Amino acid sequence: MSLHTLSFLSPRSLNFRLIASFFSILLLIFSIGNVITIQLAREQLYQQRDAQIAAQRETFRIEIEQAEQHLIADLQAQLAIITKAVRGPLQNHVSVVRDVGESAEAQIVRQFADCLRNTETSRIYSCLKVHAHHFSLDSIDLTNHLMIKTSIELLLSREELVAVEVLDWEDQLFAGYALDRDGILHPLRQRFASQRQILRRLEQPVVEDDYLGRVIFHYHTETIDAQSRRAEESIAQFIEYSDRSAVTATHQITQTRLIEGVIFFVLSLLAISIITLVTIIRPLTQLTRHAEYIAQGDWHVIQACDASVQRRDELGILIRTFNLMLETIRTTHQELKNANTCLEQKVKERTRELEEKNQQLERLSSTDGLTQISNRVKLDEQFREQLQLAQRYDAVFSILLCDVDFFKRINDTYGHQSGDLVLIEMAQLLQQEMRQTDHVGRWGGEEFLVILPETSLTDALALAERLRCTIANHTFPGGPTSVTISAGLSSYQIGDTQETMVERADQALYRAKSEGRNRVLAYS
Ligand SMILES: Nc1nc2c(ncn2[C@@H]2O[C@H](COP(=O)(O)OP(=O)(O)OP(=O)(O)O)[C@@H](O)[C@H]2O)c(=O)[nH]1
Repeated sequence: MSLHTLSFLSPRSLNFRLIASFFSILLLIFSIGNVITIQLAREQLYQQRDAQIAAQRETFRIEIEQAEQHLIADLQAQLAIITKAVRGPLQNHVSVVRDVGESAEAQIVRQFADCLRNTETSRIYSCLKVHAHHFSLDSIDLTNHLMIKTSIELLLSREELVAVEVLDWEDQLFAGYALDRDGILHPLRQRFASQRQILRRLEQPVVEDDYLGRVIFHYHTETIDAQSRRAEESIAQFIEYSDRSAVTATHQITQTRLIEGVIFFVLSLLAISIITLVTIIRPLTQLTRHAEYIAQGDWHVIQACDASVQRRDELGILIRTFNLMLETIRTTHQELKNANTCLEQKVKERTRELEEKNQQLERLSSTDGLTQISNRVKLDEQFREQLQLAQRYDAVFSILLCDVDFFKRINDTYGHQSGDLVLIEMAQLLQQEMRQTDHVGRWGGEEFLVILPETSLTDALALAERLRCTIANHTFPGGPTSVTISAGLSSYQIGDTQETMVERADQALYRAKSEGRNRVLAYS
């Protein structure tokens, strides 16, 4: 994993902050969306519940209304039967009272009415039979009275019905029955006036050419009320159940929304990460890497960043500016490179010239101007080196100090220029005769010094002798035909310095001069 990838994870990185911002916005959107969705779902649930409750209430109301209507219709039908049944007896009763008055017959009727109030039908029947001859009450009337009781008994089987009153034309109780709390039928002795409950009344006039009386039903609606209460309880239970269901449904919706939200959130995060990676992080990473290359001076290995010319955002501007900067750097660098190359060439040229001058200077400083061999300065240096080698390795070396004989005479005879030519020719001869490893130089005036490394005094003597002969036999052009030299030799001895060695060679040279010149002598 590269440092760039790791820096992406750093909380201080721009990428991290961008993703964190997206994350927060997503979380906020998700939370608000979740709350709104759950609230909407909850409201929808409660609306559905209210609609169901209203529908249920309407259903119950219709059912109760229908039950009440059915009860009333039923009671009215029964009332019609009773009314029809009591028509005959009431007619008779009216006739008796009107015709007979409150006489013995009236008492008989009253007695009959009393009998009628009794539940024992046989007694009624026997009472009627006993008093039948007193008034025109035949078996049909008897049947009618029996019908009244039987009908009432039958009708009272209806649980809502509490009492039945048959009133005569004077609103006096003609016959009546009531049910006690145990459902047992009792004849009424007087007009029905129960306080135990609020009762409803249903009455029907009895008419046969004339008003004979009326039949009154006293009934209650407890069954219907109970049905209504049950309906209310049922609705209350439904509300409780629906409330619980709504809570459960809300929880389920919350869970579902939470799971959906998490999935949505993860997918969004993934999408945002990919988009951010492609559109922001990759270009930024490339920019960063390129900037690092530029900082390290390796900008020439990189190309321009992605061709994001189409991007209109800040990053696009940054990339284009970066590419422009890169191009400017390249151009500037190329110009610098060209200038540098030019400069390098100039420096090289100047250096070469300088080196040549230095070499020339060195050559001049170490070369004798006339003879073009080493001068005294160079000879001193070579002498020092040779002395160090001899001291270090205990090596042997010798020096040869030679001087042109009667050189003043040559100058005087042939001129100074001819003398110079003799010196030049002499230097060439010395170089020719000596080995490559020997160091030949002009010591001063017409004196030459030759350093002979790895050469003993004996070998140096032989070498000097051969040189002397060569010079003596050499023909110098434009001047004296014969020139000789005298030479003095010395070899290194332990503790020697340049001065001591030259001193000894000089003494030998002096001796050679003294002994007649054109000779070579070693210091002894
Ligand atoms: N042409 C010329 N003459 C030089 C040069 N250097 C020294 N001389 C002359 O060389 C002469 C040396 O003379 P002396 O020192 O007397 O030695 P000599 O004449 O060679 O006598 P001996 O050495 O004793 O044989 C002097 O006249 C110097 O002027 C030089 O570079 N060129």
